[in-house]
Formats: sequence, C-alpha cells, structure tokens
Amino acid sequence: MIELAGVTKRYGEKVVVDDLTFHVRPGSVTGFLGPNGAGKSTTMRMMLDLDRPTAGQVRIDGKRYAELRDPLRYIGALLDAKAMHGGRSARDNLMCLALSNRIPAARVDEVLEEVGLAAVARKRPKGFSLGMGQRLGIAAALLGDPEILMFDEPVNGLDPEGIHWIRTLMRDLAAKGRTVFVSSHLMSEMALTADHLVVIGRGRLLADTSMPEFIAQNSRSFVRMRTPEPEKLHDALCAAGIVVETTPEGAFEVPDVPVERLGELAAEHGVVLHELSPEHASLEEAFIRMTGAAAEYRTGPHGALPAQARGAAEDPTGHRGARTAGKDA
Ligand SMILES: Nc1ncnc2c1ncn2[C@@H]1O[C@H](COP(=O)(O)OP(=O)(O)OP(=O)(O)O)[C@@H](O)[C@H]1O
Repeated sequence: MIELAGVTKRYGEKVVVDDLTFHVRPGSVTGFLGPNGAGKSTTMRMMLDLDRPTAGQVRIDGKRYAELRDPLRYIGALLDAKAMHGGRSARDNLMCLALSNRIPAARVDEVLEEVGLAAVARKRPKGFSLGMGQRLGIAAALLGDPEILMFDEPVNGLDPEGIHWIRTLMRDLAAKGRTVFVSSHLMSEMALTADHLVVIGRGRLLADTSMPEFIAQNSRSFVRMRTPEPEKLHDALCAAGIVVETTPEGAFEVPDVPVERLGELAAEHGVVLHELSPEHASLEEAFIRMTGAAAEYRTGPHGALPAQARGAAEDPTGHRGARTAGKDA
C-alpha cells in the first residue's frame, strides 16, 4: 500500500504537485493519469524518495522510503528505461543492483528470462531498441520480487507485442496481490489495464475512482438525431416521455432509448430525419474534458500554447459535450 497525504512539490514559485492525497492499494492496477506536465513523474519520484516533497508525506506500507530495509524488495520501479549503464552488459547492470540490495545472483537470470532478454543478457544496453530497454528496466523493477511495482509510462514507444506483454505482466502482478501503480497520459491505454484511476491535472487531484465507475459515468450511450423539423420532433419525443438534450448545432441527443424506437417514433409522426445515429462518449474525450482546463500545454490553431495563455475556463475540445461515434477506448 502506498499512501500520500497532502503531498506538495514546488520548484521556485511553481507548484508542480499540489496537495495530493490518495492511496494505492494491493491486488489491483492503479492507473495514474494526467496530461503532459501534470506532475506524474514528479509524484512518482517523491514516492521513491528521489525528490523531497515541499509539504506532505508519502508512506510505503506505513513507513517512509528511507526507513525501508532493502527498498528494492518493497518497491520496484521503472522510471527511466535509459537509466542503465550503457557500457555494461544487461546482466552486469542487474548484477550490480542485486549485489547492492542483497538479492541472490540467481534472481538476475530469472528476471532476464521473465522479460524475454535471456538471449541478449551479455549484450550492452546501449545497442538495445526502445522495447528492449523497457524490458531491461522492468527486469530491474522485478529484481527484488517486490510487493509494490511502479511503472512510469511503460508502453511509450513500444510495438503492439511489447504493449500486450506489459499489460499482461501488470495484470498478472495485480492478480498475485501486488500493488501496481502505472502512469500514462492515455485514457484508452488505462481502460484496458487499470482497475482503479487516479487522475491529476496541474498537480491537483481531479479524480480517484474505480475504472468501472469512471466508465459508467463517462461512456454514456446516446442517439444523435438531426431534423429540419426540430419542434415537431421535440414534441413527438416529449409526448412519448423521452428526455432530449439539444446541442449548440441544433441536433438532439437522446440517451437510453433504442435507436429503432426513435426511428419508429419519427416515422409515426411523419418527421423527416437527416440523421439517426447511435453514439458513445469516448473515454479519451471524457478524460480530455476532465483535464483540459488543467492541461499545461494544449494545441491551438498556431501550435502548442501554454494553457494559461488561452483562458482556463475555455472548453479544451472547442465545443460543448464533444463526443465521437465508435467503440470506447
Ligand atoms: N527539476 C525541476 N525543476 C523545475 N521544474 C520541474 C522540474 N521537474 C519537473 N518540473 C516541472 O514540473 C511539471 C511536471 O512535470 P512532470 O515531469 O512531473 O509531469 P508529467 O505528468 O510526468 O509529464 P509527462 O507526461 O510529460 O512526463 C512540469 O511543468 C515540469 O516542467
């Protein structure tokens, strides 16, 4: 279990992590989501005692990191896959870590096997592909067989096989009762992996919720209807007890009614339809809406602009209730 209480980090005047309080529990994958620059890596660094909070506390199984005996046996982390010594073999890199943390040497070969790098164990990481580097970083995280695992953007730059492998690994670790904490800026990725979500924007906590709850709240299904006779359609739907929302463009969005029933109703009342389409709110867009006002950089018509220069109250998607058709996540 990882516990954060009022954790804050300032660099000069800038508050990068702002009073974060949440728990990361065992037996599940907790996704740590936020747009670029939200403060995820800084938070993870503070969890690992690589950065000191300006205020607040982090506890690992009730203890401060510095109080942990053999910390790699408690908590293993992939923060920066390039952190390995490029001139030493993959095996030697892990061997150094093992020796300095009183981990048996035999464990090095075990983890190399587990991450699929046994064949290149004697090669130097500087010649490794991005995916091989990530696997080596994960081998280091697994070395102490820790109860808690932390991965910072582990799928970045990986091919589909590598992504699938990491997803499966995280799910397996959680199924074995481990605490798995993984950061990402992609909701779609988390929807496939995480049981629980902690969302931050500009260092602040925006959501701390189970994945099913987030999906239930944000993946609303509805039918979009457009007609040149809006009043007639509106009256017909209201007479049938159906609640509609009108978009700024004048379309109707009707939740929780089958598309067939709406088509039949329109036909019964002789209403001409120009559109009748079932849609889902995408989880990715729900996430963008949630974090949009808190995003540090957003793409404007002239490229990326600091968000504060664009007015924080503005809807980041450019229009109300942005939604897309198609499958969630
Ligand atoms: N040592 C530092 N000194 C000053 N500012 C820093 C320092 N480290 C991070 N920051 C700033 O803190 C903010 C949060 O950075 P952080 O890397 O934690 O975000 P992140 O959510 O991990 O983003 P990304 O997804 O882009 O990695 C950024 O504005 C960054 O520029």
